Amino acid sequence: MTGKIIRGVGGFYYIHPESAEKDMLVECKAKGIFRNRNVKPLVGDNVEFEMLDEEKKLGNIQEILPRKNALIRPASANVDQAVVVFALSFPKPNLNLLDRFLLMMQTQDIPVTICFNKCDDQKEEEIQAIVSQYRSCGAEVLVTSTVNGTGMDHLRKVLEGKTTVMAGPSGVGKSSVMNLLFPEAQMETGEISRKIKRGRHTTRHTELFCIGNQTYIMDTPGFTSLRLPDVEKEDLRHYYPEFEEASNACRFLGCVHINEPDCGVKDALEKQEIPSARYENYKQFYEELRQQKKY
Ligand SMILES: Nc1nc2c(ncn2[C@@H]2O[C@H](COP(=O)(O)OP(=O)(O)OP(=O)(O)O)[C@@H](O)[C@H]2O)c(=O)[nH]1
Ligand SMILES: [Zn+2]
Repeated sequence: MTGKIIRGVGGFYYIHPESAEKDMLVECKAKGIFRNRNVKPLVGDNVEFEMLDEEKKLGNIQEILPRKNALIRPASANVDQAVVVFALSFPKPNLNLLDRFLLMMQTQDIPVTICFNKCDDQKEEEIQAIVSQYRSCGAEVLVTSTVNGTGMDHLRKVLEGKTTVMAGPSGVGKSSVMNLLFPEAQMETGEISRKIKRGRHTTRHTELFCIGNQTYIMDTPGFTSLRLPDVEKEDLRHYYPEFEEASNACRFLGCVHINEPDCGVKDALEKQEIPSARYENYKQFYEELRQQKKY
């Protein structure tokens, strides 16, 4: 039989069998031959397993099917995309945190959709002031509200049929979004929220929730800070699609767009062709990476 690992705890893996009901889970150990090959099963892995006890739903993983990808953070396999939710109003959007998240996903080659939620209590100019910063960051940008339903159909389409890492600071509306989009998964999303809350004080395990046909959401604890991914400071600029065109005008080939003279990116910044908040965060990340390498 084939299925997907949705949770792994202490050497046990919980498998959702292909085309089984959403709630059906088989508890498996991994005694298969792949253990000799030094591969550790990950949440999100598609596996071949045998049922050992039909009644108690116990089984054994025999084979890990080829992975599309493997993420380090959150530790998982076969993730299609990430949706990161930030509130436009409260909690006030921390764009530095958002840029850290974008970078973390970009370095792992995971497409991101940014969901700016709670647009119902913001003025259009204020929404645009934030959204326009992200117009060419490489991520899709959605403006949503669970109060008046703005953007919800679009978000549903983004999620359907995919495995999505759902992330964002606490209180931005992640559970509300899930409850609105997948009301039949009400129980599970309530659980997501509870687990996130409990998770603040205990070790957490990555976990997938099946919310529809071939549709999985990975809950992640609401974050308040994010470490920068392990990139060379000179490579950081390559994760900013908004610099790409302007950097053709830089005098130096290796220009990192900070202190160099005749820098196309800084010129573009002055002309407001590059969003200033994105650039300021870039500079800060560059400095942070420089400091890290010193020690
Ligand atoms: N005005 C407004 N409030 C919202 C919206 N979506 C959620 N909220 C409110 O924001 C608060 C937090 O919502 P949750 O859905 O619990 O947020 P969360 O991201 O799941 O939070 P954690 O479970 O702490 O990670 C609740 O009081 C919601 O009613 C929205 O679109 N507009
Ligand atoms: Zn430059």
